[in-house]
Amino acid sequence: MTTVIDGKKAAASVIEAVTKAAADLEKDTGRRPGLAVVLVGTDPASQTYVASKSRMAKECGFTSVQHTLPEETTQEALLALVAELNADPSVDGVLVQLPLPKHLDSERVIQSILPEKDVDGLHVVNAGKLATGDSETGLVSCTPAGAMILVRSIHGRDLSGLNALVIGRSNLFGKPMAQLLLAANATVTIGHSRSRDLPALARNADILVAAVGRPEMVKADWVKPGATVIDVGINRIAAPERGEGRTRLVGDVAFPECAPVAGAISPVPGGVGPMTIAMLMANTVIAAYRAEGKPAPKF
Ligand SMILES: Nc1nc(=O)c2c([nH]1)NC[C@@H]1CN(c3ccc(C(=O)N[C@@H](CCC(=O)O)C(=O)O)cc3)C=[N+]21
Repeated sequence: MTTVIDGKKAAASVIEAVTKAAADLEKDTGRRPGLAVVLVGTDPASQTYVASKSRMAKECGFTSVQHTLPEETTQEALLALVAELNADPSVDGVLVQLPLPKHLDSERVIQSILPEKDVDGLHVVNAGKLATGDSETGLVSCTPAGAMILVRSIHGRDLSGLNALVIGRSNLFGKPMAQLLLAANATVTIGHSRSRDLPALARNADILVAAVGRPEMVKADWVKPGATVIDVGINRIAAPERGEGRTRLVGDVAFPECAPVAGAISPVPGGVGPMTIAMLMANTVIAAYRAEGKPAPKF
């Protein structure tokens, strides 16, 4: 029988450990972990995500501040806010919600966050530490870190001898995911839009990770029988069967046809998504422990 990987349950157990670590830190130092989330503009999906991040931070016992800036915010004003948060000792983690409005240079904004407060793991220092194997002082990007916990729930920590294919090569996900799989001894291939015969590469994968942003692109005949399939896509598509104008979420994997072939598969929703938010909380508590000069918990 195929295992449907329960991301909500895995996320709840990370959140429980984070909450305990936060309470321990407060007992020890009198200080709570602090997360600052910055949202520019009024994109409804971003508003929903930011609200759930702020809510989850409070549930974990963090101090949580949300900065909502108007669409027409200037680059200078945004950089000034990040500088203020960098300098604020009550703030351990700074997250600038992406995508930013087009007139802003998101790369410059992200790189202006102090690496030790970069709970998204997107600063070049953190990307470099991941690539060179420094997990003691770096922060790992939340979505790959969360996807990796789901992989570990099936295969354990050592992926020796297993072939992994990551479809997608973004700095946000594909590249760090490949690094994490490699660090766990998997044999890693990164596939993308210019790859020759993605389905053939996929059929060779014991661990297939899809992060392309194309609804239900991965079909049943891409999946090696018994493989672990991790779906990182979040696509909102029309769902006329639910009524006029209704939508539903699907991943990058055609779940109904792939599930019977896979050994284990993560659904959308309820798979990687909830893990992303849980790992953001984990990174924030890790940053807070380090800021207090204490050995950080591991998740
Ligand atoms: N700086 C930055 N960091 C991010 O980590 C970041 C970002 N910007 N911009 C947008 C994406 C998207 N993202 C998600 C987080 C949780 C769910 C999640 O919990 N999804 C639920 C369902 C949500 C729903 O129903 O709409 C699930 O998959 O079960 C989804 C997507 C974080 N992102």
